[in-house]
Amino acid sequence: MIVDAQNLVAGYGQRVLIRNLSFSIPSPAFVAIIGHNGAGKTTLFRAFQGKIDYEGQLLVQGHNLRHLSNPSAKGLLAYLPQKNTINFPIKVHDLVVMGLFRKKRFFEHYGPDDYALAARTLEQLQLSHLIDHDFTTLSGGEQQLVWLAQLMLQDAGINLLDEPTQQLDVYYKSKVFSLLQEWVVQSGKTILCITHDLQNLQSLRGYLLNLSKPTPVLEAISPEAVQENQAFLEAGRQPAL
Ligand SMILES: Nc1ncnc2c1ncn2[C@@H]1O[C@H](COP(=O)(O)OP(=O)(O)OP(=O)(O)O)[C@@H](O)[C@H]1O
Repeated sequence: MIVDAQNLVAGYGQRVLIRNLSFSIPSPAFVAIIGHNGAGKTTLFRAFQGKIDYEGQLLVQGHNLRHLSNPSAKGLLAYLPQKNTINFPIKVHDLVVMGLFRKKRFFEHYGPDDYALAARTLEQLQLSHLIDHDFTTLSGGEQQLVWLAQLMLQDAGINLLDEPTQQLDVYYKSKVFSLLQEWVVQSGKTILCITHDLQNLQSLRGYLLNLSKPTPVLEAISPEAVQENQAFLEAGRQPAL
């Protein structure tokens, strides 16, 4: 199993947001995590990162996350947060190349091969024109794409993406989803992607996990499944049990 969540229970104090959630991803896949605002999507990612206490088990590639120190340094997990800010000037390629941190020793410099890899990833995202720009001067959407390039360079097996297309225009939303799909198929990556962009999912292969449903399960993506989930979310929230 690439990811195996068993009887997961998580929340904050008395407030339980994830109730007895179980799901298994047997092979590399794209999984869209959907649900209303406040349904617990980011909370699920916090459990994966060991940032909150939880009951149950989370296994990634056979490792119990509870007993694993620093899974990102081991290349198991990478995380792209919803918001990531930087308030000092840094060139785009200098930020992207840092995605290679786990292949470097402390204080080891990034060399021409590292920068070439960063440049290729930026090219894939059609961002070559920004390579020398100061990151802090980019638009919100451009910054989001640069963080995505950095995450891709981390080359982790399982990637947790929290609304990676939130600030993107319609062209880039569709481009990023196709790129993520390609990444799964060609590089064997598994992607758990929190998103509210349901319409962009229709043509993808993978799964939906709707955390607003009373008993969330992995559902294969199809236009019908996306429409059913869209209608479910549009109908409003279920009262908490
Ligand atoms: N540290 C915390 N302490 C207490 N409550 C919290 C904490 N962090 C989040 N919450 C609450 O838990 C609920 C779920 O938050 P979470 O961020 O998981 O939602 P989400 O499904 O990712 O929502 P969105 O789609 O709006 O990003 C929210 O109501 C939030 O206010």
